[in-house]
Amino acid sequence: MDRKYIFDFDSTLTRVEALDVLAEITLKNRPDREEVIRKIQEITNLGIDGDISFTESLEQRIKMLNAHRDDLPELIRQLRDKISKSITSNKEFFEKHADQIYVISAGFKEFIIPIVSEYNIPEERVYANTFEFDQEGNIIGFDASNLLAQHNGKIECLRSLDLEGQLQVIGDGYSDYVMREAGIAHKFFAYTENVHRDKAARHADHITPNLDEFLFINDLPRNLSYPKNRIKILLLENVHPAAFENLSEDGFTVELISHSLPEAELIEKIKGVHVLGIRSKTQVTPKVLDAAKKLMVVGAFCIGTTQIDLDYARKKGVVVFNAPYSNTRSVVELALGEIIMLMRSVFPRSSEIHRGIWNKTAANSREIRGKNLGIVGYGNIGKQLSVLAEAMGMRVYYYDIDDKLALGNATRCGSLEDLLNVSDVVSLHVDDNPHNRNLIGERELHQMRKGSYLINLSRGFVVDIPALKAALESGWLAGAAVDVYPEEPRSNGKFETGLQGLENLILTPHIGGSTEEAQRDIADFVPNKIMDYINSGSTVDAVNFPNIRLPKQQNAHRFLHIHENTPGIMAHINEILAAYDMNITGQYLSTDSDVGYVITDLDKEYNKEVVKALKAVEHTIKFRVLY
Ligand SMILES: NC(=O)C1=CN([C@@H]2O[C@H](COP(=O)(O)OP(=O)(O)OC[C@H]3O[C@@H](n4cnc5c(N)ncnc54)[C@H](O)[C@@H]3O)[C@@H](O)[C@H]2O)C=CC1
Ligand SMILES: O=C(O)C(=O)COP(=O)(O)O
Repeated sequence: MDRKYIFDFDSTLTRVEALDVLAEITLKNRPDREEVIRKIQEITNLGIDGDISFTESLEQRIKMLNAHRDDLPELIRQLRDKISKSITSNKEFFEKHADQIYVISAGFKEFIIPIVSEYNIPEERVYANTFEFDQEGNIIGFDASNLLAQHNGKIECLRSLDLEGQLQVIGDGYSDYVMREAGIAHKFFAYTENVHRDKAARHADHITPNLDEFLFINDLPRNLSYPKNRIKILLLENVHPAAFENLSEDGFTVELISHSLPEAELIEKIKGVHVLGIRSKTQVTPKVLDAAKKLMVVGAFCIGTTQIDLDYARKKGVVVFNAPYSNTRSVVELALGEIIMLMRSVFPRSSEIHRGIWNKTAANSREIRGKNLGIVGYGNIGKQLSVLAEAMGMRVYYYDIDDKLALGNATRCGSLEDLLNVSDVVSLHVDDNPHNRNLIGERELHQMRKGSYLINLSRGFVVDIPALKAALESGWLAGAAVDVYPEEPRSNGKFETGLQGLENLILTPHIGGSTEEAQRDIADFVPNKIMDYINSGSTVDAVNFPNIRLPKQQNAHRFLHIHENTPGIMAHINEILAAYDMNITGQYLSTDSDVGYVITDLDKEYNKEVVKALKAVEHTIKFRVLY
């Protein structure tokens, strides 16, 4: 179809309004600069939204600008650095469709022409105003006879061009939309990459958050296979706002929900979602994964991942990432603090004084120095606790089902019972494997020393709660700290546990990893993994998927093929690539027992039918093309 593309300039091709930039330059040394610039911006917006006559807006602004011909080179230099991001990255479109592209702008040719000529748009297809100068070169006005200096001048300008074919207008303002309203243009795309103007967006045939989306809708040459704004990310459970910022900044469409969703609601919500972000509460079950037809990645913004059916996700081609170290230190610091609080009976003394009782006593108050700390689970958290506790003078014992190197002077115990027998404080840091259910029950509690303490910052199901309650009530344990519970609520509010009201028992609402530092770190770590996977296919550090670190593809298309790992499938894929005479520049493969992940980089020119053929390969789970 013969089409013509009519672009606005300010805030569409560039990120800014050029006259605002000019004001910054010319008013540099004026004390009332901020005030004048604010006024100019106000007038600009009134003009763009059609709230005052455009000629009036132009006149007022030029007067306030106080500009000179010699300011223009600096303006052009600055505008060059302020081309819209997705315009810069899609130069190819401007090269291949040069003959169909026009600029109609109420800005000025003096700065538009030099900028757009670099995008193959010649002077004769730029329709804009021109400045008037006095003899000294001061800008004193504009050519008022130009159609574009008049209210709704774009309508008359486009009409007078008498262009053939379908006319598509791309702009951020209502003054661009009017060409469509007047029936001269056929489509109006509200361009919101730099500014979202409600009045324009409300009337648009399409809202296009960047040029990628516009090119995608029109099936035009583009730099990105799939516009990122079409990738929907759902972040649950109050993940740190920086995660939202990181992902939105990269162009994705992100929705935040502060709590976790129950299965039925998640099944509904996940249907159009490509990336799901959760913390420890949200259960990603097979039913959820079956409903998640578009899901590519789950990001666990925490350490634990058993809330996700990892095997099922893998079989569905859904890659899972977590943040294995971001909150380690936070948990360790809380454990250490609690050891001290428990051994000094700080909480009973504190609640007494809150009730008006002064009870200065050394009874049941001991230093941690020289006491035996038993760590169950000598992983990242357990080891870090080992180092810090030892630095504070504790004697560290540990028990792990795997062979683990003892750090510092820590002593390895051959069995859980040995560890429980020897410890003054036992701190649990096993992983969230379901086999650890009731790891500490009545028997184990009685294997602990009388008068010792228990800390559980791992998972609620690891400790038998009624047995713990009994051990505290009978005085067998002198105290405990519990951060995690077999059943935890989905959002903040009411909560009950059988442990409430017991003496020398610290209860916290699963906040071991909830520090600003940890959450901030997670908000960088997990989004980076997600973006790496979506943007390049890399699965480094995925917890349920063959790990591949991929080089950046340069000037190539990348085929990402996830398949069931059955004999002969790679041969089949390569037969197809050979049959279509593909020029392969790189191929990477990683497999595990049931899933294979093969990435093929290709020269850009190829027969697009090959994509259909690859998708049709038996045992294919997911396939996508990336460029
Ligand atoms: N309270 C909170 O907010 C947080 C809780 N966590 C919990 O802490 C757990 C531990 O975290 P990391 O140290 O990073 O995990 P990790 O995987 O590095 O270490 C866990 C260790 O426990 C060992 N282990 C597992 N089962 C065992 C058993 N039955 N007996 C003895 N050792 C056993 C494993 O071999 C491993 O060495 C997480 O899985 C998570 O459940 C993690 C972060 C925050
Ligand atoms: O990291 C973990 O596994 C935790 O238990 C912390 O979970 P959260 O992010 O607080 O829901």
